[in-house]
Amino acid sequence: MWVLLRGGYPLRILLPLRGEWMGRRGLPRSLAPGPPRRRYRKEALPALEVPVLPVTATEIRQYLRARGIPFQDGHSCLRAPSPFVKALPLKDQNGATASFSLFIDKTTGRFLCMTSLAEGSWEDFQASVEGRGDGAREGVLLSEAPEVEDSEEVRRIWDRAVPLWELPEPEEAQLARVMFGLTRVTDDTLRRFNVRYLRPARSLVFPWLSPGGLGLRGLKLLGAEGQGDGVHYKETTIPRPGVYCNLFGLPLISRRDVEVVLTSRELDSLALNQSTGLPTLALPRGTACLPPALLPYLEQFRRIVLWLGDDLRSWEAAKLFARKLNPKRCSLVRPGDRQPRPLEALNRGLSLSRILRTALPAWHKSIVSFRQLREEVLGELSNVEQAAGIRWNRFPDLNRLLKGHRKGELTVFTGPTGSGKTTFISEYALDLCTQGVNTLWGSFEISNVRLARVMLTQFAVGRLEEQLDKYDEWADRFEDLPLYFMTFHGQQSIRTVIDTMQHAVYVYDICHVVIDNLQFMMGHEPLSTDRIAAQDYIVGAFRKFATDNSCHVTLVIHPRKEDDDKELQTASIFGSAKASQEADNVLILQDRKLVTGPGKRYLQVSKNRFDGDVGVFPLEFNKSSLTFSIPPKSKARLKKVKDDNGLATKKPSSGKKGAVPQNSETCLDQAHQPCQPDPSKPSR
Ligand SMILES: Nc1ncnc2c1ncn2[C@@H]1O[C@H](COP(=O)(O)OP(=O)(O)OP(=O)(O)O)[C@@H](O)[C@H]1O
Repeated sequence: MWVLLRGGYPLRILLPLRGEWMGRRGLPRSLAPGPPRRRYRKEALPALEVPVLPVTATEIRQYLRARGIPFQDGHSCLRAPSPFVKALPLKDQNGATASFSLFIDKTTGRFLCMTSLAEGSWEDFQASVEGRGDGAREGVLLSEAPEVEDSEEVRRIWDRAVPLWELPEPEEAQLARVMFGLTRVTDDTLRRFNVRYLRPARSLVFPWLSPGGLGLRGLKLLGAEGQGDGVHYKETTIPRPGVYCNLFGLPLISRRDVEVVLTSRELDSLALNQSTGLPTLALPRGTACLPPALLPYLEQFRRIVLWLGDDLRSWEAAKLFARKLNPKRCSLVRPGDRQPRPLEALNRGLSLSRILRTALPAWHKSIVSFRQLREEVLGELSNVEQAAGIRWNRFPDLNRLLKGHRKGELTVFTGPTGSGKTTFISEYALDLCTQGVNTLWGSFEISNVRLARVMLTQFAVGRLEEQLDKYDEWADRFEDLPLYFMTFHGQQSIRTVIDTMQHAVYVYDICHVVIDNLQFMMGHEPLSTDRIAAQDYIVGAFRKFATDNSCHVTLVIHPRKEDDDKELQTASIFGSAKASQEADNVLILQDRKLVTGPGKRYLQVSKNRFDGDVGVFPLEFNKSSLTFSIPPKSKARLKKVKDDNGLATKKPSSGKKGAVPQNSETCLDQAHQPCQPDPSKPSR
């Protein structure tokens, strides 16, 4: 579901339609892939493993030189002749750019051959060059076709979809245009971009075409539904979001194009291209991420304008993506009242070319004047709510105190041993992750399997042990969360951990890293001033990482040993005062009851750099769902949380539209019934 929430649409996404005709992925049953199928995936959880010594651009260059492979230095990649194209000799020294079809990512060493579409790691490339590649491995590298089951489904949907102007009823076509805001987009534009309409699902269909525009690799369906005064949009991709890597509009790009405008939605690209004539591309997952696998396709452009949307989140994303693309060639369109997203600009009769001319260079030196900052400050002042960050769905009291979760901050979290720190922080991070915050977990104490089990229980708001038949449904949806785990366990060096975090920010656009806990980076030194200095160094490294990468870091730190009957304070955090000084927020899980309020624990916000509000609120632990947000007997509250998370379900037995969730009231009762997943949700 995460991709839907982060699709860059200004409105909240609807729960899936619940009509009888909806199947998995929200597609009509006649088009859905039939009975639920399981796909074998090597890693059930996206785990992050980076080589102990990540390759550097210098090493890649040295290797290529040593092997006599010619190369060109690009914006984010090196370009070389491809060893995967048999017809072209490796040592084609005449430098013809067309033959340099291999792109090697300068940051990760991953490669992509544009001709054969072979791709792989730096080690794979070296093995191929040195003739060490075994046939089977090479077969894997060269397999470009999507899995058969998907390609059949893609073809079936595509064949059923029709161009808008071929709809038999003009009223239906007009209604679709109004729903998608396409009244000013011409048939010619829709034809050029190959956009179709799927009548049974009332969705636009955007194709993912292979380079060259011949094969069909996937689809994105965009459904729209009126609600109140607005329209709610819902995206579904095939294949699933994690592997949907379409740069929509690519077949229309010519080799000679040197400038492009990147948008976060296909509809924006249509509007832009129609009114400016400029080449435009839409990112596959909106403002959520820019997968490095797409960078080779953007290498040819000397100038890239990012016009991602009309809110602060889009602006933040544009700045992050520009770093990856090389800021020196990027300009950014700042969101503003007179600078809405492209489709809206077109519909409001604004000049899109004029807005593009206002784009600001992404690159500036380390010293800036207020002149360069004034627009940013204005942006924050006029969007106070967005500047306060993402609000928790499950913890309204945290919103009251902290206002939200902001990028680039460091949160230090402490509490007595065994008080439930990991359990709480897991739910706190999960809440944000379900709202599209790309999250990386470093759990050094408990294994990823145990952690994921806790999170899955919290996600399902109930125990799954007794209803294992529901496991796959929940696990499928959990798997689509933008959630990654470091594979470390036990003591690790801070350098390795920071390198892994850096890699994850680049590859997965991580915006929140949780480290549980700092003590695992301190080695086994005895308690001494050295140990305190080591902790200060580590806290400083996380602080710097958060700031440099615009990434929130939540760091769990054990408290120093104190009297059991004393409450913890900021000064109780182990080490010197550095941790609390460097932190933007300090949260303490107090292992005692508040005089007023339920529960046996409370959470204290004892530092809040954003606006200074500090305070406490009670936490009531629910043993069956392992949550702190849902008091054991508060049915009304539970229902609200589940609804907010889009977890409301229909009674399997009732078969009626909009049936009341079966377990919203029973999943936390004494019988510990697990919750029912929503069968009509897109679940991969
Ligand atoms: N408020 C609570 N009441 C009772 N049990 C709890 C509570 N919070 C967590 N637990 C349970 O206590 C156990 C330990 O919780 P958890 O690992 O979250 O604590 P911790 O503070 O992170 O521990 P450590 O200090 O070892 O890192 C878990 O089994 C968890 O389900």
